[in-house]
Amino acid sequence: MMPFPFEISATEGRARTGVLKTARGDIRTPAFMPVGTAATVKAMTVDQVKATGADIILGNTYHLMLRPGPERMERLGGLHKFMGWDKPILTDSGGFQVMSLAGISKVKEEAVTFSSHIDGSKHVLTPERSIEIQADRIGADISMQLDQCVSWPAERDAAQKAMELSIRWGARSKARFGEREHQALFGIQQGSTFEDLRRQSSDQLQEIGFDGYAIGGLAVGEGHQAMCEVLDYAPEMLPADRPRYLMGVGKPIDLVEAVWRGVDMFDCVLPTRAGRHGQAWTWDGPLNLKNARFAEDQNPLDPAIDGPSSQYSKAYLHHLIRADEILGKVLLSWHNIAFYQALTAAMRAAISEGRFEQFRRDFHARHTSN
Ligand SMILES: CN(C)CCSCc1cc(N)cc2c(=O)[nH]c(N)nc12
Repeated sequence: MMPFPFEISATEGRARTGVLKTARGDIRTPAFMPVGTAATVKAMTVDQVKATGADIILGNTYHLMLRPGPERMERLGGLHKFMGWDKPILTDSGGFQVMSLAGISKVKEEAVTFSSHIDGSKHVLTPERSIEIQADRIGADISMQLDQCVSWPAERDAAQKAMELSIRWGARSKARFGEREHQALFGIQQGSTFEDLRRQSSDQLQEIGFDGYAIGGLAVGEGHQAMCEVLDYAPEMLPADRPRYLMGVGKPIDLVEAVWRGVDMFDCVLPTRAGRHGQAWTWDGPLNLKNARFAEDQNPLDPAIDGPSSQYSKAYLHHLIRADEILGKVLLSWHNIAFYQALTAAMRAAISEGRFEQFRRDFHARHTSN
């Protein structure tokens, strides 16, 4: 029995728009999920995140298991109560962050062992422990299977071994998760840039059976073109009636091209991370507000974007970023998340009205990387 109905309301070519109905609220797709790694979307309050229109945010098992710790999180009532976010939360399973953040780590059939990047303490993560942390201690609405993502470029043999291990871990994740009425578990497709490996991964994930399916192993340095070449086939290897989540993606142009190819959900640290460093995303492309050309530019950042953060003058934002003021990080993070929500809302409307192809052409024409 599927806990979360996914209702597709319109399609245009391979693009879809719909609603994923969860116990804590509806997720309008295509959806962008702001990243709340350590129980906070960095530099933003939950009210600001909600004001942008975000229906769901992301958490990270790796960070939360190190601090405040899974059992403490449960004693504090779970992540929703802890951070005051009452809408859906998706958590990543931790393996990806172990490989990208932890100290010494070892991947074995049974488990991933690693030392904390915070204090060097030793930790063990099995598929079962990851699911226990996500679904039972944190209380995620959507949990991710534990997987192994190879870096790019990958040798075929390494990609095949990681994909096959991810399938076995997916089965163990599913066995530990069981059948739940108000929580969902997503599988993760691997296989790097090898079409036959991605096909094997997709077929075996569907035999196990998940509530949604992620496309993993991309946004690992392959670049936009190579990512699109994989997306020319990978999304449609996954069930059409379940959500497809492209992990760790991406720039605005990546979202447009991935939606065009059938992806429904996204997460990326870019809007908040770039915002903290002075980069603002607008319909005309990214602006580096540190640039001296903005020192006396009294125009608002992007009047087309709802919300207070987008109405401040570029001159003021330039000053705040140059002065390394906290408010600069707050306002640009807020604006960028608002822009990503405006972008996904515009794509949902375009697909509903059968004009997404034109939207895509206009976006490419206008959104130049200046
Ligand atoms: C904050 N976010 C970047 C964290 C969630 S997305 C992390 C993430 C990013 C990318 N690019 C690939 C993978 C992948 O293949 N598997 C998993 N489990 N996570 C991944």
